[in-house]
Amino acid sequence: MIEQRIGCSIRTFFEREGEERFRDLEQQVLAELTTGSGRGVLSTGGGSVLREANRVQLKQHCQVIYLRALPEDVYRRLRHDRNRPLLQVDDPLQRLKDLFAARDPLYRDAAHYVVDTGRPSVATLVNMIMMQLDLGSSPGPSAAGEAPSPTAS
Ligand SMILES: Nc1ncnc2c1ncn2[C@@H]1O[C@H](COP(=O)(O)OP(=O)(O)O)[C@@H](O)[C@H]1O
Ligand SMILES: O=C(O)C1=C[C@@H](OP(=O)(O)O)[C@@H](O)[C@H](O)C1
Repeated sequence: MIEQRIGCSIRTFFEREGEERFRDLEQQVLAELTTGSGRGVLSTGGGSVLREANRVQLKQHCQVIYLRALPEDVYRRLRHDRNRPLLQVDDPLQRLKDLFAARDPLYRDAAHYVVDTGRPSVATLVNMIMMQLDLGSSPGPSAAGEAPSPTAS
C-alpha cells in the first residue's frame, strides 16, 4: 500500500526522507485502512506499533494478532533480505534483539491475541489463529462478560 503511494521502495523512502516521514505516512495509511466497515486481513509493518495512536487505532477497530517471533528466528528468516531498512547494519541480529526488547511490550499492548510462531508450521499457525478468532466471536464465556484468552501460544 505505502509503496504504491510513494512510488518507490520503503527502503529508498527511508534513505531519502527519513524514518519520521515514513512513520507519518504509515500512520495515515493505517488510519484509512482501519476506519470504516471493510473486512480483511491487514499485515502491518513491524514498526507500526511504535506510535500510541496506531496501537489505539488497531485495538479499537480490529482483531489484532501478534505473530510473536524471537530475534534468532527472524534473523534466520531474513538474513538474506536486503529490503528491510532497519536491518542493513553490521550486526543485524543485535539490531533484532534491540528491536524485540523495545517492541515486544508494544505488540502485546496492541494485540488481542499473541501467537508464538517459533515451532509450528505455517499451516498449524493459521489453524490456531482461525480457532482463536472463532472462539472470540462465538457466544460462550465471553458473552457472559469474560474476555477471550489473550494468548494462543
Ligand atoms: N511462521 C513462519 N515460519 C517460517 N518462516 C516464516 C514464518 N513466518 C514468516 N516466515 C518467513 O519469514 C520471512 C518474512 O516474513 P514476512 O511475512 O514477510 O514478515 P513481515 O510481514 O513481518 O515482514 C518470509 O520469508 C516468510 O516466508
Ligand atoms: O520494523 C520496522 O520498523 C519496519 C518494518 C517494515 O515492514 P515489515 O514488517 O514488513 O518488514 C516497514 O514498515 C519498514 O521497513 C519499517
